[in-house]
Amino acid sequence: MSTSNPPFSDAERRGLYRAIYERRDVRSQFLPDPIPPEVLTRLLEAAHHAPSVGFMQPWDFIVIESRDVRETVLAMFEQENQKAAERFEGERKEHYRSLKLQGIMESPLNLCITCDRSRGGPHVLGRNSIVETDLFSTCLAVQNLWLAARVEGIGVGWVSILDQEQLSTALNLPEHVYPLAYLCLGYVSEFLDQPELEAKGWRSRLPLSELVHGDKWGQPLAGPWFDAL
Ligand SMILES: Cc1cc2c(cc1C)N(C[C@H](O)[C@H](O)[C@H](O)COP(=O)(O)O)c1[nH]c(=O)[nH]c(=O)c1N2
Repeated sequence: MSTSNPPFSDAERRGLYRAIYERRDVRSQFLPDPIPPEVLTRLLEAAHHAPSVGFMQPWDFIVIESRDVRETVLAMFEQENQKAAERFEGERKEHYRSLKLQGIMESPLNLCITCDRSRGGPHVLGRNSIVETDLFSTCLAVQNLWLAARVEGIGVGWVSILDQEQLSTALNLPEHVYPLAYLCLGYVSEFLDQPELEAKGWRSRLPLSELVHGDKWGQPLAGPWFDAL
């Protein structure tokens, strides 16, 4: 271990796990207070320090304040959300319709994190066999930002009920740039104790013990590993 990087203290370690467990997807609790530029810079730096295939760093960050752009995106959401509701029937459909699934106008800032699929040229180290690794890398940037936002007291909501092509057009993206994550950001009145979808009875967290397999899919995990779960 490098002497310039001492081990994490217990408090620091607890802080990281706390951020992981208490991070929430936020859409209903946004406050209008603006995010100071230095705070946004910290969030973007956190995102920019995510791992990326071949150190490709395929992300760009589109900081959206304009009400016009946000209204356009909201209209796109409404259209797609209508279609999504049609996938369900009866009570489930009514339940779906009752869920709030975006905070585009209430949040003071929207952020689109994109993936430039051509960055680094045609041969990116590590991306030869699995071409989607640029997208995976960009997801990690999103998660870094999400966790950093949590410790800053800022909520983040991911809105994916959007048509990718319409979104690309609205944001003037070049052909080779993919709009990976459309996010709503802002300080919040509260962070819920559990996912909003769980609190509203849509779906619960699965038990970890059902998701861990030994050696091959479907094989139970043996011995102390299993007991510890
Ligand atoms: C790729 C992706 C896409 C979306 C989401 C997440 C991710 C990872 N989530 C948030 C999602 O519902 C939420 O993460 C889970 O319900 C778990 O809640 P917590 O994030 O733990 O609060 C989300 N939420 C929402 O209200 N509208 C949406 O369109 C989406 N889309």
